[in-house]
Amino acid sequence: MTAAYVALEGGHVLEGRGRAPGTARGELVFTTAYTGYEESLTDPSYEEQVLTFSYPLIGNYGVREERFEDDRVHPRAVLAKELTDDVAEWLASEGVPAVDHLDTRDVVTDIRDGGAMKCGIAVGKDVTEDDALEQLEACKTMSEHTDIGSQVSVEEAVVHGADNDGPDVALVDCGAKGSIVDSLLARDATVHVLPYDATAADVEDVDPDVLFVSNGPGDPANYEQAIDLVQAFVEDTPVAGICLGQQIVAEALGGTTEKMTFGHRGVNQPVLDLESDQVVMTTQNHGYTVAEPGNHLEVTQINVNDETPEGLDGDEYDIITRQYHPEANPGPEDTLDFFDDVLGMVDGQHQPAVPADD
Ligand SMILES: NC(=O)CC[C@H](N)C(=O)O
Repeated sequence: MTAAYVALEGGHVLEGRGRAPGTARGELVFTTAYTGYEESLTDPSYEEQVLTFSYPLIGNYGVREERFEDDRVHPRAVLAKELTDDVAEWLASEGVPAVDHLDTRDVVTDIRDGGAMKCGIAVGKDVTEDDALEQLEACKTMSEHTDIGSQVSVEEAVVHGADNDGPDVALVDCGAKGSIVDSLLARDATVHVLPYDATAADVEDVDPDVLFVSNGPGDPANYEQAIDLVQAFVEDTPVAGICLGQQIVAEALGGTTEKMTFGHRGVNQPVLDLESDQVVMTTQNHGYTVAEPGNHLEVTQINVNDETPEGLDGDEYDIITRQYHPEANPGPEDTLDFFDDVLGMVDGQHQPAVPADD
């Protein structure tokens, strides 16, 4: 059997079964998603993280490229109770170490108690505990990955749906999931995907109807260029954001973000819309949250479990952002109308948010 060690912050080392060889390090997080492992494993927001699946069997319906969110696996390593051969072979072919036969109930409890933490992984015939501890030693925090956008963004602008008749959307690619682009194309938009460090001049070249900031990995405070872009365009151009995008928009308008203890990762996070008083089920993957929304933004949706902001709307400018993933891959489709609302801003359909009653 291939040896496999997982060294947790604090020095405790777990032993499991090696399913894909290699060494790796990253921030240890968990997802409670019981389906959608292909989408999670190809979600760029997991860059520099080690993903633990709390659901005990991962891979039971195979691996199909049509469900990928990007062209590669993003977590640095994968932990599970049981991985099928299909998934283990896929991870091995991508050079991503994988460990199973772990008691993931313990791993998840450790993360819940201690928060998302650094970890080191070593998997292979001749590896030792020390190899995993060495990886742990070299592990950085997410905030220390100051240019993480460069690892997941397009290098050059790319246009999708050039012949579409709908609005022109400038999508600032901080690690965009493919289904965000697909959701906009399905509504006849032309999507101009721009690098995470695009300048105001790059956006002016597109002359977009909507400036849309994508999801992405790491600390929102490290995306200074995207924050500058929102500040430069928000007065004249409708602005939208998903996940990291919501955090960036809040920072741009004088708000603040903070690290959560272990974040929200799963496919059944309940969100309450404060205006309609309705709850929707959402897919989520984030470790930071908006603490203060900033000027001209109202919190219009909150997480039912912990009341963190899930949706922000502009009270003066046309702005709609969501902390969860309305594109719903994987996950319930309760919130796909977000994309209609975003494109509706172009026709002046956005209703300025009114402050919620306290
Ligand atoms: N999915 C995302 O966009 C994640 C946003 C950010 N990296 C966070 O962890 O909160």
